[in-house]
Amino acid sequence: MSAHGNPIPMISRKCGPLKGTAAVPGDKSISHRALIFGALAVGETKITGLLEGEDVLDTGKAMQALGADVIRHGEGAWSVHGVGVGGFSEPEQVIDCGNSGTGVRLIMGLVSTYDFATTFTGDGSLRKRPMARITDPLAEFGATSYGRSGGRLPLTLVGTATPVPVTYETPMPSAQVKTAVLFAGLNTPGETVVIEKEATRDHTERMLKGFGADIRTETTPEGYNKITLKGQPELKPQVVAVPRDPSSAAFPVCAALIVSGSDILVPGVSQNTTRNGIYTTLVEMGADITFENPREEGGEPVADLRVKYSNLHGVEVPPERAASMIDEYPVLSVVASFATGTTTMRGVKELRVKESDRIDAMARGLEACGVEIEEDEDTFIVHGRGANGVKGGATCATHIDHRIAMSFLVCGMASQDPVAIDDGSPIATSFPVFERLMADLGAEISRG
Ligand SMILES: O=C(O)C1=C[C@@H](OP(=O)(O)O)[C@@H](O)[C@H](O)C1
Ligand SMILES: C=C(OP(=O)(O)O)C(=O)O
Repeated sequence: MSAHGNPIPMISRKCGPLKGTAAVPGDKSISHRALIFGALAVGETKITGLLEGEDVLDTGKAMQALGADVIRHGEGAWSVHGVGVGGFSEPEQVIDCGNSGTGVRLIMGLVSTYDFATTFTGDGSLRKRPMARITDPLAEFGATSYGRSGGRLPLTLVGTATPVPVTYETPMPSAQVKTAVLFAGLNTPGETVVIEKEATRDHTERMLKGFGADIRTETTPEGYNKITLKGQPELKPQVVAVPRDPSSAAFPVCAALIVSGSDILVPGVSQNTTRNGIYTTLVEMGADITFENPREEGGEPVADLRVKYSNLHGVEVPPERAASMIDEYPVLSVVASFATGTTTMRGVKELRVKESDRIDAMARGLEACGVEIEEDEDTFIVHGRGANGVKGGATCATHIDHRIAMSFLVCGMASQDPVAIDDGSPIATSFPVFERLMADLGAEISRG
């Protein structure tokens, strides 16, 4: 497999109690969308708290390549001069989305209803990921795609000059698929409709409304979400304050729960019900988390989390919760290893098509650390070894996957022997300050 960059081997050792405040960076999903909606609005959108991870920076470059002006003013402070819906021009270069499934899939939706061709590529992880889930619905609008076998990158998408509106039921719970269809609908006359059986993160709908689009969500008699978007809106530039990322927050939270004596504060964690499944699950496992100072930040409900080391027990995670915590299963499987009893995660097959096959990556690494695992295509079961029962002492393969890398580093903070990873470089895609933030809390992570 071709690498993401120069590999950075890392090692994490058992540490003393974690203490202090973990102010994690901006939300990745909202950051991608802030740049994209800024590019689609007429005039200047101002953004604060933008996540400056590689994934988001690649989306910024893509918006620039499509004709928007994307400018950095200082840490997290950016502005985008947008070209308006319908105003993109054909990029002169291949769009390289690096490691980012969100970036490539959302941008494919965007360009599919323009009279030009766009070629996409990505790193060794992204080039393995399925794109037919995006190009299939885009074909219904009239776009054509030429990818490698299985619809994989590099892929050229030839947009249509005469898009027709589509009603599309997403075959899997995926905010990326939902959003790609809605983005195709933005430059299409008439109403585009997406039906999703299970709710997925709703940032696209919330932010589109905030930028002035005519979009509404109804519940069908079967209990599904039906999202209707009126095409060709004039989007108005906004001031966007990106809230902190609940998926990044899960790493210090989970670390504090398993490192004896820890007591940390994690400010501004989203309580959006399409994102907070991990916190519900941790509380069910017996986690000592208090949700202080509930309020709204950047249009999202948030709270400050006080998290203390806890005696945890295994739980059954209901499959209908999966979409609201899809990126958090790797670190949950680490926490489950330090709990007593069994944690069963069902309905999780989407984990197999993320940056890596996350069930396989976590299962093999945890087994090497002395944890018993069971799995099938859609199920991941961890037999917990209790607070001090995880041996560690392994070098785990991260497969160009930031969440796998950070999860095993969290594991090493509480296991008997250190846990090493072969490559921590992908951490910079979503959480570039992870090492410093965890060190400030008291973690002992070193390179080499
Ligand atoms: O829309 C988004 O911003 C995202 C959607 C999720 O992917 P899927 O839609 O493929 O589940 C998630 O895993 C990803 O990190 C971000
Ligand atoms: C799945 C993830 O991201 P993406 O699909 O954007 O690569 C993630 O961040 O865990």
